[in-house]
Amino acid sequence: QDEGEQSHSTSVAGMVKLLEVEAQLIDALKDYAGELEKKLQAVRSGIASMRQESKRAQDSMEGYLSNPLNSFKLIRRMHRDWTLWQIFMDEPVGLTQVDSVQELREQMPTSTDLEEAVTALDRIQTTYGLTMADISSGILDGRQYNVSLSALDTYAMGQILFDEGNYASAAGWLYQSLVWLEDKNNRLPAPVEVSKGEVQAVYAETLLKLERHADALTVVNIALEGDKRNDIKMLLKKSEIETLIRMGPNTIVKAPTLKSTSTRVGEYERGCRGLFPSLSTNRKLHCLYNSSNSDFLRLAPLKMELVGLDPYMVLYHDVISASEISQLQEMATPGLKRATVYKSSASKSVVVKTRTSKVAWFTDTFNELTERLNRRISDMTNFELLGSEMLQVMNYGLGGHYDKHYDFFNASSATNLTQMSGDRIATVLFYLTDVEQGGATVFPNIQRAVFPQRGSAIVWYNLLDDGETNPQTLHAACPVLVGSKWVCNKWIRERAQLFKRPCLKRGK
Ligand SMILES: O=C(O)CCC(=O)C(=O)O
Ligand SMILES: [Fe+2]
Repeated sequence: QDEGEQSHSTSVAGMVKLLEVEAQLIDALKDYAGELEKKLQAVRSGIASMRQESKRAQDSMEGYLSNPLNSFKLIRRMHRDWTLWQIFMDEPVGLTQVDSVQELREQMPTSTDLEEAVTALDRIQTTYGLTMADISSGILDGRQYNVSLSALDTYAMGQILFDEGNYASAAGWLYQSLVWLEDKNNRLPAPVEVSKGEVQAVYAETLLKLERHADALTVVNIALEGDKRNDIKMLLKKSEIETLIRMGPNTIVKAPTLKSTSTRVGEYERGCRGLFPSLSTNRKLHCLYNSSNSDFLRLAPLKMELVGLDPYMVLYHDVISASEISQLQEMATPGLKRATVYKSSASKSVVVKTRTSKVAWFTDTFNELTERLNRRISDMTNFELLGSEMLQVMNYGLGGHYDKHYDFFNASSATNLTQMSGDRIATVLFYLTDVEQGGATVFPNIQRAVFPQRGSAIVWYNLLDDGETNPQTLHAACPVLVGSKWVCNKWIRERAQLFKRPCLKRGK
């Protein structure tokens, strides 16, 4: 129903279903092969016995036909048997299996899913500054994995990025496709095969969009020596490019829109790549046991690390247990839905490209675990949770990220929602998993990056002491490079803190 609920690539846990569907598809194809084999068997054994008889006849045709029994059999065979053979040949094979595949279609990814997956891989490539060649051969940020992309994979990247107008990236993937197709060991099964000429045509078109006319001409010339020898479209393309080149660069009216493949490395990318100064080297900050926030903590102090003072930010270690984590994941998995972002102009939350993950929400009283976690959050933060938002359990998917944002609402668009409970005074973010590569929470304005560590939690204040929003809290979830990132967060609202932080004064 809702577009966001399917959205296969936006949660690793959600994609597990796809593997099950794929196994069913392979079973259907295997049954299809069985049906084909049965028919082929019947045909081959038919041929064998017919050949035997026809050989005998051909040795001495007249002698054969002078026997009435042979003549009778020939007439009968040709009239009856061959009618039946023709019907048999005409009968379609494996229609049941074709139907099974059709039935599975509704559980299969759509073109939107593929576009999202392409966008995600492109995001990984640009954020971490990886080369297409490395990614294609399974090297992700310096680590070799036992997987590589085929020419079909890289061609799909190129085609879809081309359609989206991202020519610089498209060119890189299309070039890689041609490298792959050059390799004779990379044979593709006939129905999905892609010809070199087809890729060359798209590649030449991409180079033209990038105004690399001479390169485009080279590609067209190579294509004309290969499978596109007599292709009229390719011949026309050649003369078109030659004209472009002859007219020279000054006749190109529009300024080159060359976007370099290596996008500018901003603070956000630096943070994602782990290039911010590490927390431990900052001498002013320190680790301590927090045993003062509440009576509970006096008995069971938590390991707390001060990360920053503006905004005030602390990192708790080992603050949620392995069994609590697996219970949260079990609770969340069946109900994961595409995460949304509150859009003030629409006064509602909507699915956006800038936040790709799936989430499940739990009320404070959902069960004993949510009650326990909420008590712990109160102990950690010394905040009252009345009127705060529900616990969110989130799982990120392929290249899953949450672009730079603030957790507080835009003060100018105060809605009923914000007015009732106030703004989001603080955020508590539990990391439920380690993430093999990528997936940091980055605060680009203060050069802080927190890499997920299973069992830890980060807490920061979104608002200043006087209740004003703090622009230094700008943050983002970097794309997950490798791993299944699970987090649990709590957005704490301000209103109930009246007696916890009585010094708040709203200057508005
Ligand atoms: O997952 C993360 O690292 C950050 C999530 C976040 O910023 C949010 O949910 O508001
Ligand atoms: Fe956030």
